[in-house]
Amino acid sequence: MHEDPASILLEHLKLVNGAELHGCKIKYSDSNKGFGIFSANDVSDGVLLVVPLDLAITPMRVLQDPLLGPECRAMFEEAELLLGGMEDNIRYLDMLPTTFGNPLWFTDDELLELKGTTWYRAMELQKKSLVSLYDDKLKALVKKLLTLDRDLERVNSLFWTRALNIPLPYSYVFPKIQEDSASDAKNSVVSTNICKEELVNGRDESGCQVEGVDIQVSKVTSTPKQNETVWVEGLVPGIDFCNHDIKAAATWEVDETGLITGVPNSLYLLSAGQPLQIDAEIFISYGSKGNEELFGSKSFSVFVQELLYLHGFVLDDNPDDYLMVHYPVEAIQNVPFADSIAQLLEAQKGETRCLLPRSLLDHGFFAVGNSNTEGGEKCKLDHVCSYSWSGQCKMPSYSSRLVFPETFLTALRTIAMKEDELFQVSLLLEELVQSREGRQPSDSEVQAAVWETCGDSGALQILVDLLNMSCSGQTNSIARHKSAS
Ligand SMILES: C[S@@+](CC[C@H](N)C(=O)[O-])C[C@H]1O[C@@H](n2cnc3c(N)ncnc32)[C@H](O)[C@@H]1O
Repeated sequence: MHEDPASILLEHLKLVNGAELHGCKIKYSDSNKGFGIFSANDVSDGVLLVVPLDLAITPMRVLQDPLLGPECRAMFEEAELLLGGMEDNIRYLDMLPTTFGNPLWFTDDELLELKGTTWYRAMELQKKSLVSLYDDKLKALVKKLLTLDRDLERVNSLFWTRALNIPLPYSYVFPKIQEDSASDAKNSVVSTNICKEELVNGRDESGCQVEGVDIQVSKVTSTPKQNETVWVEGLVPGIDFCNHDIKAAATWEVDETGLITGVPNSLYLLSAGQPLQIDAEIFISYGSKGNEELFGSKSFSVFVQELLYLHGFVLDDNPDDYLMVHYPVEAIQNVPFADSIAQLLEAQKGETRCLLPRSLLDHGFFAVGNSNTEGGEKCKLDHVCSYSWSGQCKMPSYSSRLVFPETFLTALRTIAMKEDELFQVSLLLEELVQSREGRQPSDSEVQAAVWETCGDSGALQILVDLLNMSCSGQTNSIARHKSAS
């Protein structure tokens, strides 16, 4: 393409846009990471790179573009997100990767390995969503701008692998002079609100969808005030060449006044404190992200962004890795007495999946010592709620140390039930109902009857099978493949 892409980019950033490289350079890192930012010389104030915010490609910037603005504004009014490329930035966009490691770019063989997993479904949804976004909203505009095959996928991947969520000063987003023209955009273009939710259904009750599958521009219900910060997602050329590491040596910040960098309204890369070795790569942190795709849900109360799905790479020994252990709901239809099992599951509010920090499983099924992790605490609390049906059955000593949440074990116990156990549980429950004139058992009473009848052995056996599948499973093999390539 170009003889020396890094120096052409630098020239572009410096000459055309006024970026300042103080103590760093952009250089090819390796075939995995592509380009990266490297330390070039000592800087006393720790400021390594300064990029004027005007250079950032944000929704606001697209709206202000004379060529694209009017058409894009119409789309924003319909609350759709768009990444546009302004004339000035065409050169910069040309320098960016043309292929990615995220699932949109998996080969057919890699995809085949994923078939049947939630990953596969996520990917299908994402592709479908991109196609309908294109057909419904972008076709006309894209024809003007994008000419190459797979450009839309590239634009999508470029944005989501490189965008920063930037805390911009209100005065910068809505400068006085443009107050009027910005006011109508103000309520529709402020932050892109993305969350990922249950994939099994594709959409949860709140209407959220998987990241990259459905990108929503959240309407701001209250207008931001003069002294408030407005979070805007955007590409910041230069800073977006920083690769990720959990031990990041640098962070980035906004300098509104110019007191730190000499450039008002700029974004700068700041050394995190320790001296940087000359020629060492300078990493930032993309946040606490696990390797694999995860689906947060209300019940897990977490929304985790993962590296492979979003950024197309994985880290060895990633301390932020979570593991989703999931008994596929479809498989319940194949267990004997599926209808009764399904009824019992509902009656106990059993969960057929759970999300655990991977490190929690370092010592097998049991937490070590007084685990302070969220998962450990949660499972302890859950177990305290368990009790014996007859008062004669003692909770096994391991119960409080199991790392799995009780709602999940409840589901597995139920799924593992055999015919005689089902019969025994229904006898216990019938007795209970009769003894109190027809009042139906509560969920914890059903749980107790199931636990007392079946114990944990069936549930633990299913767990072993699920974990074996998960560890030797399809997503992992893809992750390993990506890590090795
Ligand atoms: C913000 S860009 C960083 C610049 C990029 N390396 C380039 O050549 O343009 C993010 C992308 O860099 C790559 N990347 C970042 N950190 C990485 C890491 N620790 N290991 C492998 N690839 C990484 C991934 O492809 C990711 O999607």
